[in-house]
Amino acid sequence: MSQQPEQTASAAGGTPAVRVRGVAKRFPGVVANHDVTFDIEAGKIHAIVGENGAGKSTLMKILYGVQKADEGTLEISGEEVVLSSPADAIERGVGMVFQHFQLADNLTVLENVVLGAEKLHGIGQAAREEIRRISKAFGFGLDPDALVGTLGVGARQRVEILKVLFRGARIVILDEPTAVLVPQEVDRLFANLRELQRDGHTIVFISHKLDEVRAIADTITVMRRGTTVATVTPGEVTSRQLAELMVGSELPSPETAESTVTDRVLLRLEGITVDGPDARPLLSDLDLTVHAGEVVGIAGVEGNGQTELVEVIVGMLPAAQGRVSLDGRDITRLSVKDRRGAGIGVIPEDRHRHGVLLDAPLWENRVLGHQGREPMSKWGWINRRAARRDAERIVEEFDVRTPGVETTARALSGGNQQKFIVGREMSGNPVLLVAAHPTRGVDVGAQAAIWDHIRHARREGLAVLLLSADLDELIGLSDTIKVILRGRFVADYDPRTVTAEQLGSAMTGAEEHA
Ligand SMILES: Nc1ncnc2c1ncn2[C@@H]1O[C@H](COP(=O)(O)OP(=O)(O)OP(=O)(O)O)[C@@H](O)[C@H]1O
Repeated sequence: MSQQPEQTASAAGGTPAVRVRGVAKRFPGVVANHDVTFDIEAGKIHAIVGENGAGKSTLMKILYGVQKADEGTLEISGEEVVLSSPADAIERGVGMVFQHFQLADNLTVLENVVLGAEKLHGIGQAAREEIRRISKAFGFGLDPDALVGTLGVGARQRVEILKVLFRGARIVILDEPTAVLVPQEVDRLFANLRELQRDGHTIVFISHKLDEVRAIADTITVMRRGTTVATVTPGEVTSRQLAELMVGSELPSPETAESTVTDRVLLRLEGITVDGPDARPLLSDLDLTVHAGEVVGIAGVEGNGQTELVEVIVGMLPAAQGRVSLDGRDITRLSVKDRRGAGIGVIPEDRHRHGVLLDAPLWENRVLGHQGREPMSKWGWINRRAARRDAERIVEEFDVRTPGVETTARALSGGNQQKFIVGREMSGNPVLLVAAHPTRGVDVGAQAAIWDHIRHARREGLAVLLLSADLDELIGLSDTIKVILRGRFVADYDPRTVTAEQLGSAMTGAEEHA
């Protein structure tokens, strides 16, 4: 195990694809990167791991010209560069695929890929041929004329990768590429990445899934508190040792949970149907019960009705038919606010849209969605002191890494924002917690903490509806798992016996019934 990253490159010889020396980046009150020194060998798959807020995204943004380093140097293929924009990075052969896809559904693969790069190939036959060539060379299986809106998550991601290859990227950076994929798609992505590698591309990717990292990466760089602390090969470390390098101490062992399911039904959906823009309903005749002390997990490929399911429960989307009851009370016609008041807590899927006000300080975010509830407010007035105090409690209890509660949400890393929302939604004694991807983008330490909080909630007699793309998380936390496909529940599984592969098959419709 090398604590001095320089050794990796010299041992391998050759000019590294990327050489980072002494890079530092500061934001007001925060050192996001300091003394970052490591090499990315050409033609290798190189993973970057680290806790939330360790500085991974900042470093990748520096490599892609989105952020500029305050100190240090960057070399690409042996040449020192200063990247002032993504266009600069692309010119140097560096491409980046973000976690949130930036594709237009109503355009074709060809149009999406060419958009903004028309100068390179035009938008005609030559571009179509080039896309076919790239798609074939790396096993992407993409039809240039397919409408992006008709593609699944895995295929969309391949369009994003194709986009950067089309622009000539030889170094491809991926930000948590597997977070949204089912296991079968992860396998396919890895096969694609290996093809890219065979062709001489260098792949750099951030991930929180340490088993996957060990399966695919040639080299792993660990970041901790803004700096690179080790560069290792998968053979040298177990996932646990890797996690311990990330946090700098030993991790507690996960506990196994006894069943706490009671007879009391806290959430009941009866015949819920939500109409879609075309003839096909978004949700179709859904029945669901969640008891006090029970975690019901929902597995599904993104876009099969999960978002609508959450929205119908929290009151953001009206059902065309059917009934929603909370603890025996019909809440179908209640507003979002009244449903919150009745005891629904929500960890939203899209935290930027529904979870946080990015430019507001954390203490104001503490009040968000909880206005009108004590102790934060009394007789319509926001009690700032109480909000600050409670925000501080959440920061402490949920280990949110921030200089303080006056800091804006924007200045927190993604995982730390998520921890703050989880803390907020667990406050105020909800009877039902709807958790959509509660640990998406959070590191292993924070993940373990959030899992503990969900288990604790369950022990306390809450009903928990858990939606997650992380099948191990669903299996580890749920009392029962339902698979949603095209707006219907198509199978129920016992998490004690089901495998991630079985769930994956049911989710893609390969196996419609359990
Ligand atoms: N634009 C910004 N303004 C202020 N602070 C920032 C900004 N971007 C990042 N930071 C801070 O820099 C530190 C590193 O954040 P970064 O997003 O790089 O971490 P990360 O390792 O990618 O985390 P995660 O796994 O949670 O995405 C964090 O403390 C974060 O709060």
